[in-house]
Amino acid sequence: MDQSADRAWNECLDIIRDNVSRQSFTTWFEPLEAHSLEDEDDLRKLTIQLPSRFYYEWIEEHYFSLLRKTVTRVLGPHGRLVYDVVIEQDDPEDPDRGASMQLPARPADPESAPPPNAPDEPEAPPSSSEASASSSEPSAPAPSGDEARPDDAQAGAEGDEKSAPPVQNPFAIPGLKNAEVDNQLNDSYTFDRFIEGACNRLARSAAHSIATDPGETSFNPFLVYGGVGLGKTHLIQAIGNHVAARDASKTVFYVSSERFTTEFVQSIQENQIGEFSTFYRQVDVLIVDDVQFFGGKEKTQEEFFHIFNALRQAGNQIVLSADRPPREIDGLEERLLSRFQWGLSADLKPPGLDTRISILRRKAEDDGIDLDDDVVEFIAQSIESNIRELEGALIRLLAHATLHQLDITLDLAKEVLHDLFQERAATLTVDDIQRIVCEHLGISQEKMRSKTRKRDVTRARQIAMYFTKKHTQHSLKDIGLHFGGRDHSTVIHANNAVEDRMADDESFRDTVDAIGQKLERHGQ
Ligand SMILES: Nc1ncnc2c1ncn2[C@@H]1O[C@H](COP(=O)(O)OP(=O)(O)OP(=O)(O)O)[C@@H](O)[C@H]1O
Repeated sequence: MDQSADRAWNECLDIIRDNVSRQSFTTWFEPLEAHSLEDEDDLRKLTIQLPSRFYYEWIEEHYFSLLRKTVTRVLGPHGRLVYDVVIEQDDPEDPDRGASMQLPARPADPESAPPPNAPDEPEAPPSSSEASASSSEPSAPAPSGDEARPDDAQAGAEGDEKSAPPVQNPFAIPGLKNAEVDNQLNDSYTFDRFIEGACNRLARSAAHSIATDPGETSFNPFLVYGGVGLGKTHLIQAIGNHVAARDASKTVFYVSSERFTTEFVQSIQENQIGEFSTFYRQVDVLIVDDVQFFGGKEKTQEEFFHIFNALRQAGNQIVLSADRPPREIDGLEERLLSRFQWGLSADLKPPGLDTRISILRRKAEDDGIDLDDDVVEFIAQSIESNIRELEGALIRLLAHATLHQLDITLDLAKEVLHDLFQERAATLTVDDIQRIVCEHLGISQEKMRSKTRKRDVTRARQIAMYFTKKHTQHSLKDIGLHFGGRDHSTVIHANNAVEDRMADDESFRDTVDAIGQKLERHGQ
């Protein structure tokens, strides 16, 4: 073993650990080992071993820029990462089977300076990664894309390039026409890959009409809202991909509200606000993700308000997403809120079992994996309210099977998901659950733990017990003690009462789902 390689790779791992979710780290990075560290010409080459092509493709697709920045930080500007990929023994198609191959990581993208801090905009630039990169102190590489989110627990669907920090304002390139700008869409987010179910039917069908006739329907703006990982980004990007594929003359542009804000701040600092406004006013289909981040950012809202009006007047299509209904977005100006409500707002609900099964089957099919029905059903039954997590579980299972060269069986699925749930359970405490349930239902934690049997308090207590049983490892007896010294039969009763009422009462189910989503955001 090459000790210098080991040391360098361990340093890389320390940085990576801080920039990806725990689950991603355990799945994709922890098992990797360094092979060698060599100086060649001007380069310092760190070779790491990857267990399969599948690993190589996944890592390259999802963590390319994170790895590049990490290696540059550890080895300096001449550092390069090389992958030593073990070719699967049992792939008869592969002429190199049983061997290993060396692949350099992709060449680096040109970097440009990050935006300095905004002196006169009240809100801080949203990307902490940029702030740290602009410091002269050595700093961790920029967490980017989904990895930047602390609540991102999936091992599968994250992409560190999805919303990478802006390297250059597209509008600031002299002579560049909107049509020549990269539309920032992920081309795998298509209607074809978006599985339809009762949970998303209205939103999907409206999205499809808009994609066929952008700007021509009464759904303008079109706002899709819903909880974490339910397909908002996928659906709004599917509109963009559909338009772009049908009519190359149309400018489609996807931007997250965070990136819009950063570029707005940057354009003020660089005296390019005119170019910024002109660019956005000429987009035929403007797609803005996660508009809840506009909340409290007055200047950005004002700029977006004017862009919105100009686009709407010109008959251009505006597509938005948010993690909650627009009226629940804090700090949104009334005039912008009313505009967000002009067209159609459609929500995405957590998918039912059949839809979850269809999604898993489709993902497995796309990856060329043949999965037994019992495995698919087991995963679909275990993960109820977040499609990203559903995908993450599947990917984790595939990665585990590849790494240890095992067949994918029901037992293996149980083992891998058990680990996953244990990791998650470790992050949510009874106190977290009680607090989140109480906040959502507007009662105090003292009341929840008290002896009172008032109906609203009893209901909140039962919901909190239900989630405590679901998300933690506490025994029934232990859970009862956390709720004012009740016994285990009360916990069983609470759990059954919640399940029964969820089956009969749609509005109660929506409340429990909404709390479940909040817990997921916290627990990831
Ligand atoms: N109906 C669906 N059919 C197939 N895949 C889906 C569907 N809905 C979501 N997905 C997949 O689930 C993952 C998460 O979806 P997406 O990122 O669009 O969720 P989101 O609601 O935007 O999440 P967030 O709230 O974190 O922004 C993606 O990989 C997406 O392709």
